[in-house]
Amino acid sequence: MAVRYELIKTCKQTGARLGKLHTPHGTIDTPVFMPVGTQATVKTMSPEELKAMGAGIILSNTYHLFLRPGHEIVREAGGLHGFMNWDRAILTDSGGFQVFSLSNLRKITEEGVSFRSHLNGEKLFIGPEEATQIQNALGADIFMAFDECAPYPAEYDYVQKSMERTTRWAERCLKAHTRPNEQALFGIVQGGMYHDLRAQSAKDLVSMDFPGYAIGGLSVGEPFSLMYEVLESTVPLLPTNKPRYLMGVGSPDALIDGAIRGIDMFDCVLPTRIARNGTCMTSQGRLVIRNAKYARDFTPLDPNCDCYTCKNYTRAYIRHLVKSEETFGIRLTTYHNLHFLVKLMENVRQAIAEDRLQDFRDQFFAQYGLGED
Ligand SMILES: CNc1nc2c(CCNCC3CCCCC3)c3nc(N)[nH]c(=O)c3cc2[nH]1
Ligand SMILES: [Zn+2]
Repeated sequence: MAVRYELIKTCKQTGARLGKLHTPHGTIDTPVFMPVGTQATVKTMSPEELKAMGAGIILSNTYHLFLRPGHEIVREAGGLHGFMNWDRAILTDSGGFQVFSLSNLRKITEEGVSFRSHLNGEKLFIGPEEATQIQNALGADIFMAFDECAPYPAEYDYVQKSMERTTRWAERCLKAHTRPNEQALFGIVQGGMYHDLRAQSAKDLVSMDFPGYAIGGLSVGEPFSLMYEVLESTVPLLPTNKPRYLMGVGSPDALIDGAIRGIDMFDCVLPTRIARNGTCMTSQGRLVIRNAKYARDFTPLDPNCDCYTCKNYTRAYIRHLVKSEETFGIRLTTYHNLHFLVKLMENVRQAIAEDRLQDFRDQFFAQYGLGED
C-alpha cells in the first residue's frame, strides 16, 4: 500500500481530525500545510531549509514539468526525489488546473485538453492517460487524477457535464496507473457549488476506492462562506479512514476553518508568492515590510516567531534587502512565511489533541485581525 492514513482522534470541540499519513518517504502528521514547489523547487528554499522548518511533504506539478524540462528527463534523474534531492514525501497535481489557469488557446474534449504551451506556444495535449504517465515518471508518492476545475460561477448543466467527464477521466487514470503499490492516486471531487453534483461526484469516486480524496473546484473566487458550505456537505460523504485534501487553500484562517470541517491536507502558493513582494504573515496579521515605518524597526518580523529569520534579522534589515531587490531578502521572508504556516498547523494539531480547536481559532482570529490587509 503506497499511502496509508491513520486516524488518531477527532477533536471533541469541532470535526477536526488528528492523523498520520504514512508514505514511502516518511510519515506526515495531519492536518498539514504542504509548501508548493512548482518547478521542482520551493522557490529560494533548499531542501535542508525546508526540513529545518519541519516540512514533511511538498508539491510539484505535471503541467510545468511536462513543458520544462520534460518528464522523461526527470524520470532519468531518478524521478523528482532524485532530481531535486528531496528524500521526504512529494505530491504532484495533475496539470488540469494549470492548463486552464496558465495556457491559452485550449480545447477540452472527452479525450482530454489540447492547449498551447505558455512558454513557446507549442501545440500540446494532456488527457487522463498522459497525466498519469507523466506523474508515474515524476515518481511522486501521491498524485492527482486528471480533472477539470469548473470555473466560478458556472451554469448547473455545464458543471454537471464537466463533473461527469471528470469522473470518467478518474476511471481512466486508475486504469493507466502502473505502480499502485508505490504511488497513491487520489480522486478529485468536483461539482462546482451545487450540492447534488458534489454528492454525485463524491459517491462515484468513493465507489472507485481511491487511497485519498481531494476536493477540487474551490478557492476559485467564490466567497469563503460558499466554500465552507460546499465542504460541510461534501466532506461527510468521504470515508473517515482516507485523507481529505482541499486544493489551493490557503490563508491562515482558511487552514484553521478547513481543518475544523475535516480537511487533512492543504496547499497554497500564497506564503511563497506574497513573500516575493515582501508581505509577511505574522501572528498579528499581515505585515508589508516595504512600509517606511519599518525603516528603523530593529525587532523581528514576528515577535512570537522562533524561525531562522526572526531569530537573526530585523524588520529594518529585511526591508532594506527587499527594497534593494537583494535575493537574500525574499529568502528570509519566504522562510518565515512557510515556517509560519507549518508552525500554525503544529498548533492546530496540538489544539485537536487537547480538544480545544474552537478556542484556538477564536484567539488566533482575534490576534490575526490586527494586521494590515
Ligand atoms: C488556488 N485555488 C485553487 N488551486 C487549485 C488547484 C491547484 C492546487 N495547487 C497545486 C499546485 C499549484 C502550483 C504548482 C504546483 C501544484 C486545483 N488542482 C486541481 N487538479 N483541481 C482543482 O479543482 C483545483 C482547484 C484549485 N483551486
Ligand atoms: Zn519567523
